[in-house]
Amino acid sequence: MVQLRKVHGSENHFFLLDQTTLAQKLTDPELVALAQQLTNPATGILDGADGILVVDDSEHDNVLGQMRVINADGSEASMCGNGLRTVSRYLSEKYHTNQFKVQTLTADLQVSRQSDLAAQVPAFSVEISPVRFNPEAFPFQNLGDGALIDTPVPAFVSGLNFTAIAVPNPHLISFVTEDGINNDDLGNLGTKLNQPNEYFPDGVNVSFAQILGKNQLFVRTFERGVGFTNACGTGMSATSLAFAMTHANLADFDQLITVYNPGGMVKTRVHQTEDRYWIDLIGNATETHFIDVDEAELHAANVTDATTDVTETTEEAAYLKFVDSLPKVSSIAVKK
Ligand SMILES: N[C@@H](CCC[C@H](N)C(=O)O)C(=O)O
Repeated sequence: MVQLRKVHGSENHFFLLDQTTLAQKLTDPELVALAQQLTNPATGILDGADGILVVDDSEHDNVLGQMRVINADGSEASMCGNGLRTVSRYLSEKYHTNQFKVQTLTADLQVSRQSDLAAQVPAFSVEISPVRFNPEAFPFQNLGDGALIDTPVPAFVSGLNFTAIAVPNPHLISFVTEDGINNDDLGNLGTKLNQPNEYFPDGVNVSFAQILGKNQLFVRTFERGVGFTNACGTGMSATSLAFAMTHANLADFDQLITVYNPGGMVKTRVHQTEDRYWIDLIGNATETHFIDVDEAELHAANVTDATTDVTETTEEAAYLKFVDSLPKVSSIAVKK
């Protein structure tokens, strides 16, 4: 028997698999098949998830472990902010340390345990970087000659300005009114840019943000490889950077920004030095279920109610109590 965990950051749900606990690690095709089977509510368990987080050892010096992110559709993401918080918690408890680095696809990132957000709501801060604006980093095309920053793109949505930031996974951001958060524009644009299209050949995560006040945002994201999500950590981080870059009177570098999302709330802090930007993403790292399963079922992508033994923790009730204590800033319902 091996143990999977169901985890979430701001209700952005994942299954966490530690390859080091297996007799034989899953191959890449097996990971793709497992992500597609397990995260699909119709074929998997526990209402599915937005992806799987694959933990492994790192061969890099001074790095505690490695995280890979497989989206629900089987595509691999270079980064996942909400997922990295839960992987940080897992590694922190496995190795009994509170501050360390985690290897991701393109960078070794600094993470640290923070004060709990509330009773039984553990929190971690994770570094979101490297930050890129050049079209090759996404890639994107047919959107002018260089970076896309606070620019009208009528072909996307008329009347809105867009900013493209890779952190390093690709994000497209627009600041909108409350109606813009609620209407069909985000779903339509996210769907269009994540099918074969002339702008983002590898797809893009699309976030619409409503400015609530000084250093305060509400962010809703349509994720590449997933669709609407309760929260996207890298999306909220990229949006916070776009906020500080394009609304200097309303957002501060190096200060905490509160980012509400359909699944709860995180804090971000955006930094700029002469040669780089980076963002701290701070939020919950919640473990909702432990799932015992035979290793053979993982290799066969056959993780079902019949092949698993599931134990629920008490952390979701604690998290929902924490969310209940937050100001109600949006009517967008949490996706189950
Ligand atoms: N939800 C994640 C981002 C996951 C990856 C994304 N779908 C992509 O393909 O880039 C987050 O919390 O950052």
